[in-house]
Amino acid sequence: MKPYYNLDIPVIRRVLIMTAVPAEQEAVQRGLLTGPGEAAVDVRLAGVGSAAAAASTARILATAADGYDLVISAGIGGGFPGLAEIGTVVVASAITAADLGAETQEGFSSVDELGFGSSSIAVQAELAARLTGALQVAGVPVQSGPIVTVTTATGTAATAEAIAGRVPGACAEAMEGFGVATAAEQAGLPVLEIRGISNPVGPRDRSAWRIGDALAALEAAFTQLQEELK
Ligand SMILES: O=C(O)c1cccc(C(=O)CC[C@H]2O[C@@H](n3cnc4c(=O)[nH]cnc43)[C@H](O)[C@@H]2O)c1
Repeated sequence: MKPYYNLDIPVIRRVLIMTAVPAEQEAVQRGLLTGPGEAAVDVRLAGVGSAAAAASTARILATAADGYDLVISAGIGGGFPGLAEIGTVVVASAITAADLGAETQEGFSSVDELGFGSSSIAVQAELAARLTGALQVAGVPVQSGPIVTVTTATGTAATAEAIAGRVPGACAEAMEGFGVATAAEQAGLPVLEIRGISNPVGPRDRSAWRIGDALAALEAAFTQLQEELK
């Protein structure tokens, strides 16, 4: 197996991709099926939510016989209106827990402000930029920006506005990224998050979710990632 070399990107021989549910896992696998890649890739189930995602990612990393060089949180997600539309791809520029902190009389305080650590984890920036550029060249609509992780999916305009205020430039919202990224960070591994957008972040309207479009976008993103890892 030929390793992937770039001065700014670590050698990537084995990749672990975590999705919340089987439909997302299958979309990622379809994307990877389009051609032989050089990296060995495992697509595993994380469960829904940051806690399940952190625990399952940590367990898989701890018991992997050959280890991994890169961890990816992947699936569908909500897109912030005007920044990430339904059926597009968002590649995270940072992975931020948007509701990890405390409410105060003055408003929300993050764990950073409370002095309990960081609510944001950096991604492997060179690979994220390279993937974003490759998707653009391939004609896949893509945005790069912070993806927020929430415990409760946003269902009102007020919460969407509050999160956008807390995390400037937030493009997308999902429920597992920070958990997967925490496990990767503690294992000393680089991380990415990639989302296909299924719905707008805002007033809840489940009938407006376009899961097929989001899964198709996710599939396209992983076809391209496979090319980038050659
Ligand atoms: O019903 C289906 O066929 C189906 C297929 C694939 C995925 C689902 C999910 O409901 C996945 C839940 C998963 O999606 C993320 N997500 C999507 N939109 C949002 C959002 O607006 N806010 C937060 N999370 C969102 C999240 O990561 C969930 O784990 C259903």
